[in-house]
Amino acid sequence: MSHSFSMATLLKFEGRFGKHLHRLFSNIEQQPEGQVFDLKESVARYAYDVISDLAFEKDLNTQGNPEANELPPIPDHILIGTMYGMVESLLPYSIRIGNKLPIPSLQKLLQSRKLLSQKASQYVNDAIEDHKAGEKETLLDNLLEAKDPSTGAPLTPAEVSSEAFAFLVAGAHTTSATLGLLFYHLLHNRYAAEKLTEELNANVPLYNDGGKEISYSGLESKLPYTMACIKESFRITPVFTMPLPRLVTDPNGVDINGFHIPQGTAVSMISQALHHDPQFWGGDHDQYIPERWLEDAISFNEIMPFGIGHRACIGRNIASINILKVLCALWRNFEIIPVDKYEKLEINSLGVDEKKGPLLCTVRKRQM
Ligand code: HEM
Repeated sequence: MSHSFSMATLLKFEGRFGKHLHRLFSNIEQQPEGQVFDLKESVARYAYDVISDLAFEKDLNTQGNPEANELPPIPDHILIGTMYGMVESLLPYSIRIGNKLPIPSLQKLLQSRKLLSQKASQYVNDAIEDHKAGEKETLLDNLLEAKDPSTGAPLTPAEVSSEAFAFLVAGAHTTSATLGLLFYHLLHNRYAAEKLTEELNANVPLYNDGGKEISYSGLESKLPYTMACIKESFRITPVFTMPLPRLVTDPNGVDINGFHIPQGTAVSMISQALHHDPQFWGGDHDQYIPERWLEDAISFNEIMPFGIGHRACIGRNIASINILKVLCALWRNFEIIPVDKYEKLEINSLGVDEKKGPLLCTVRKRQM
């Protein structure tokens, strides 16, 4: 299935990203000058719409109706998964017991999780009805056409539904939380903001100048400073901060840093610790400095916002396309002004981290 997530496959349906990006752009363009709005909420709606479109072929358009449409409770879903996952050996029991515990907040979480998964399987059933054999134009088409490599059997509707649901849960909140934090850093680091503006002005056309659809191909290599801004945001505030356990399978165990770890042990590395190791990043590891990626030619493999190895994030290319396209479209076309330019960053950590509270801004359209 991983070929469905390759850059080449994803770029074939780049128009799907473009449709939702255009709505994000228009919503922000329509903000009257000086009107305060929450940029974090705007990008969250974009991320939810684009990921659910990719996963279920459903245009939920939460961007189109911000008043009436509540964003679905994906963070609740992640929180409950993290709580249960903390003691994974107790999983079958904790689910059974959890369902019976008379704790209103837990029951509310479980209820919202149930509603979300019911909706997801409804969307998938609709898409299965509309799917034409051989069609491979979307992620869901690819799932419906996928075959088990050993048996040649297709995925069952329940398996398709659970995969598509996993894309939504794993993809929407991670993307929006990453974008929220990226914009926070840029809006609170004047030097980085100025250099980013310079690079984008020189390389990306304004929407008005015929650049409505920013094509992803070739964009990364034209924008080294922009890429450094994104990498530095991933480094300083990775959103996926849960431990990512791996089991030692070698019968002889492994030796890591002078410690012997026997077979059967679960070993975890937490991205936050790796990304803030002062021995590697230096005493200024808690400062947002995109230059460190350029001056020291550090490889992106030194950090692990998407995990590492066989179980690393399958949606990494989708995230990369979304983040770069959103940043280019908004930063190039609007001067974004934070309401509180001295706001201290606080993080909400519910398994997937995000900026606490809104990111209140005003915008002014750039003319050149
Ligand atoms: C900035 C956005 C994202 C971040 C930071 C992120 C991060 C991660 C991380 C750290 C993991 C665990 C990897 C490991 O265990 O080593 C993961 C797994 C996963 N991600 Fe993402 N992700 C993002 C976006 C997406 C998107 C857009 C999708 C799909 C549409 C997606 C789908 C998945 C799936 C299905 C898994 C489970 C893979 C497995 O267990 O084999 N992610 N992600």
